[in-house]
Amino acid sequence: MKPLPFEKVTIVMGSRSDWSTMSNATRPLEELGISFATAVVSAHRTPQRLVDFASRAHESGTRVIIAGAGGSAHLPGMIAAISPLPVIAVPIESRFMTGMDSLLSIVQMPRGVAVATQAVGVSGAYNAGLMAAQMLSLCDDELQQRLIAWRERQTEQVPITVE
Ligand SMILES: Nc1c(C(=O)O)ncn1[C@@H]1O[C@H](COP(=O)(O)O)[C@@H](O)[C@H]1O
Repeated sequence: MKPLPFEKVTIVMGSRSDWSTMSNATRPLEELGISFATAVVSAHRTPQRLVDFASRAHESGTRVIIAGAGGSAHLPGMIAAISPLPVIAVPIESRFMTGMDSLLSIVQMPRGVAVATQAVGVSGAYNAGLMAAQMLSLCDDELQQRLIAWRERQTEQVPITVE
């Protein structure tokens, strides 16, 4: 088995089938020059990998975890139950309930275990990457300046006219 990958931001997902959504989390990270790693980790299908990952991440250089899962989406909450790191969650748009099942599974955490849940689907994944960058910028003034410039570019790209 390949070793678990760790980077400043580590993005995990319950299945390879989540990658088409979760790849969007990498876009703001790439644009802002933040290193990230990706892996498939499932609370249901690979429980031991989940425990290994969540218990080692904070000692392995990771500062923020992004976790995407669909359907019965226990992955983000289980990681948050084990790891001291902030966990940003992405509810994957599921086949049968268009992501409502994923959203409710993820968002309704019991008191004492916190998960930062984003919107369902690709925009949620994108914003998860952005949120991770903003968290890292709290202790990195240079990154904060890059974020400010990035936001100004985004604003400039929104045309004022409707045609
Ligand atoms: N929600 C979870 C977990 C988990 O929470 O640990 N592990 C896999 N899955 C989800 O099952 C869905 C279907 O997976 P498959 O496409 O592999 O059948 C995926 O969206 C995955 O996130």
